[in-house]
Amino acid sequence: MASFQNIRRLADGVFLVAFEAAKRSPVFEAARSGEIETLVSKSLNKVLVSATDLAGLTRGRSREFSGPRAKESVVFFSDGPETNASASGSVCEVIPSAVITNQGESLEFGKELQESSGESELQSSGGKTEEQRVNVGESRDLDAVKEEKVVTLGDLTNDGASYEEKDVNLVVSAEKRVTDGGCAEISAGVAPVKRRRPRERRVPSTPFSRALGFAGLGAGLAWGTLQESAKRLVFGTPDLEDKQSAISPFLSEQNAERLALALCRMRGAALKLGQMLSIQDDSLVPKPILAALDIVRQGADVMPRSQLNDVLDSELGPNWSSKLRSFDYEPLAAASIGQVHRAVLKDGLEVAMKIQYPGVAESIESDIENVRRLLDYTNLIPKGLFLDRAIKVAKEELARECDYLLEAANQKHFRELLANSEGYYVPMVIDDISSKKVLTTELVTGVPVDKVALLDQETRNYVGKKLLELTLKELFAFRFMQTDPNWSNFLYDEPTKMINLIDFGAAREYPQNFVDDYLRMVIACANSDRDAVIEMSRRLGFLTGEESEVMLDAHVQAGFLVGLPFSKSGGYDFRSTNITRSISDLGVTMLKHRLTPPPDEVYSLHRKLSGAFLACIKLGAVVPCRELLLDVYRHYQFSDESSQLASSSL
Ligand SMILES: Nc1ncnc2c1ncn2[C@@H]1O[C@H](COP(=O)(O)OP(=O)(O)OP(=O)(O)O)[C@@H](O)[C@H]1O
Repeated sequence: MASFQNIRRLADGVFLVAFEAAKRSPVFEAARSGEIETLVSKSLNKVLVSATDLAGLTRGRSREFSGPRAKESVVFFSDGPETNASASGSVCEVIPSAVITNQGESLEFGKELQESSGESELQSSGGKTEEQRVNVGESRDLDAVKEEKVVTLGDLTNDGASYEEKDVNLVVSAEKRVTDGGCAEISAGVAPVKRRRPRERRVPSTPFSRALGFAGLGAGLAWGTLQESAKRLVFGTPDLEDKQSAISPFLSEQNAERLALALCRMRGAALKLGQMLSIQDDSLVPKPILAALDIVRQGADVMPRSQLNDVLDSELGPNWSSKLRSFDYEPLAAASIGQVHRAVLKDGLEVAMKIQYPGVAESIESDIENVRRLLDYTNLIPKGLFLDRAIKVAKEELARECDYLLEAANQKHFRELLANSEGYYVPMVIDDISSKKVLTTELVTGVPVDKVALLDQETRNYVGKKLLELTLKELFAFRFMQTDPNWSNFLYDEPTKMINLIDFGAAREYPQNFVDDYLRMVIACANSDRDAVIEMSRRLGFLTGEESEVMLDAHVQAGFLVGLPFSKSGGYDFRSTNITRSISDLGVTMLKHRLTPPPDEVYSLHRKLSGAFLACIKLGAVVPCRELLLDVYRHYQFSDESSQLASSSL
């Protein structure tokens, strides 16, 4: 019965999304004013392709290839008169694409990933010459490689799922270490990870095509739920470890993958939300969704060359290539709101050019509303999250992230702030090849945090310590914080022991009085001081003062749990407890009894703080948290006299 209710709810959701899309669409406006022919000829094809594609009802193949995929990707520009690579094609030389690393994964575009033991590399995403890149598979500087094998969804689920098995392009990857003698061995007990080969697809760039994408996704999810419900009727509910998945046929593995692939195609705000969720642990997000979001975290689909050139031409002018020696059309990474390409400046400096997908900045509002509608109708979000406030904050943050000029300013500011801090490096911004939708920065090397987890304990402890130290510094020393804890925003460069920092789109300042009280609260949590936690929580706006004892207890316990790593000197072992799981258990009570949403500053701050903790947990690091906090505290200047409040208890 519950299954049928879920299906009905989904069907309602799909209808609503489609209805909204129709209401807002300029194309339908045109139709209303009589331009039916234009409507049909211009839209029908795209509509059908997008909707069925996103619904997972048609084959997930690239639709924009005009012929066989070109293998050439690096375009060299002449030093002579200004050239325009996109329009005139005045290209000096074209070389075949090398194996390109993308956030630690080796991707050879236009070719299926094969059994590739040793070919793929935990090599960083930057800083190599062309010759070096070609040889990237041979280098072993991080003593670890990945083994990848193409599999179909059927292989993975082993249930003969009908969902376009061969076209999903997922590969299973098992972590593999190189032993001292140079022989590789697969780590025992490492669960296979689904990987996805990027597809080249146009970004749906008009509000109509985007809204339609969501409607298509809704239809696909409804279909998936129907299939799962039917399966459960016949074979019974599977005995699943994950409680939520056992209850809801919506949370099937197929639906989760459908969601992930649609987000990769849509890109923009919806994908960003998915990426944010993907770094949570399974105590907060149902397991199948988390597994699918892990695919999302690996990167989006790739926009085709024509769409890319349109953005470059309109943002930098048709002569943009005159400032470059070369430009690599194969992206280094396809992120949520932009695609990153390697290029070389005239003076030989290697740079990363982040190029924003067209239409995503303009569609933040509608994308998030569409996601909200899907969430509402699938009933996935528990009541009490004060979603409206969270959504308002997310919209504002995303709008800021789409302004690359703002990101450039943030990056330069961080570069100054961290200039004298050992162990961190912020790449330079290249102003004259940057604009609101193109950001060019110095290319840096390193492996993301989740890959550092494969390195030795000493390195993991070091990186964990540096990450936490940076987080505390940002909040309590700079009062200016990069609030996106995505693991690939911290690239650890083993030879120099540097953490290269990228992605400053989400950065914000915190007011002095907020930071004063927040520091007092952290210290109260570290010292398990109940009264001070409650007092500071009221001052910060977490509590109204009218809360029930149950709520106060849950709130204080959650605070103590967060304070646990800071409670004792001598290093906290993040392998010892699962803080996030314990907090999420308390969260259930807090959701029920919470009287007020958290203050606006807190959404991004807590995302960053929990990201830092999750990174340390992922690394299994032992970090001297209390010492780091005390060091920050010793140097802290409170703006008012009540600083004694905290200092007395230290
Ligand atoms: N300066 C750089 N040097 C090396 N690699 C870079 C650089 N800038 C970006 N990259 C690569 O591109 C990826 C995406 O870049 P970035 O995080 O800035 O984009 P984004 O749109 O903000 O992404 P996200 O979706 O992660 O928020 C990075 O994870 C990294 O692999």
